[in-house]
Amino acid sequence: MPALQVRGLAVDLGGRPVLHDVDLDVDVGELVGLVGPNGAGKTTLLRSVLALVGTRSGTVRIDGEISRRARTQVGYVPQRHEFSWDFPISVEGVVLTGRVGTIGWLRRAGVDDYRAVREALEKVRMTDLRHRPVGELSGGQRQRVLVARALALRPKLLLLDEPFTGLDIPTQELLMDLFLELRSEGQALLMTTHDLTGAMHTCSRLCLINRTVIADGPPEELTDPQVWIRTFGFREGSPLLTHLGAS
Ligand SMILES: Nc1ncnc2c1ncn2[C@@H]1O[C@H](COP(=O)(O)OP(=O)(O)OP(=O)(O)O)[C@@H](O)[C@H]1O
Repeated sequence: MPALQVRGLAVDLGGRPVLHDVDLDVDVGELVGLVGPNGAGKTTLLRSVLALVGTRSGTVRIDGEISRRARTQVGYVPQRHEFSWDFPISVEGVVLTGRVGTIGWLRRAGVDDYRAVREALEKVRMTDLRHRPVGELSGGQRQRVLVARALALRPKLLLLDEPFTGLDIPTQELLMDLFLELRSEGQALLMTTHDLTGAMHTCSRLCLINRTVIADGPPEELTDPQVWIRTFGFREGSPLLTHLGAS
């Protein structure tokens, strides 16, 4: 069983179809890049995996289990601006909130919860800053806190929504090294990104999406310009196609 299996997924929002006939697998140890233009339905697909939106048809399974019963198996890293950074809470406190799904609201955090938090902070190399209020962190540090919060759940699948947006190149590289390290340890990762060049270089597979999956394969095999044109609406002969190795 793959870590994530999506079959025949269709989602309507506000009475309009947003996704249809989506099939997608993410295996253990894979970093899959979900790429497509604005409004393609990438975030909606992530929200479907988290069972946060209703589906018209199709199935989403996490490690073989229907997604709404497997919420605690999925770590979600939202876009940075979706988090309230002015809340007076430390790095460690934010990461501990990642355990709420397993602790429950009424029980106190236990030894295993604090161990999971410590391990997650070590993984993203934020142990030294664990007592720092999150409002005092840089953009790159904030992104690492959100990754640690998701990892504290020890998830089967990690979902990342545009993790590189607004970060400088060295910080992007640091995060990408972290994702590659997680992948080599057997973590399954699904990441949306608008950084096509970065995705081509680092993802094991790319899923090109525009309301449905247009193409899915290792980056080096996505050489047909038509799939890029159909996904992004690039014009024929666009230098971007040459840049992507698909001219
Ligand atoms: N709550 C909603 N109600 C109605 N339509 C919605 C809702 N949320 C999103 N949509 C529509 O669904 C479509 C897909 O949106 P989505 O945010 O999934 O795209 P995206 O690929 O993540 O885009 P971006 O790259 O801009 O983040 C868009 O046309 C959007 O307007």
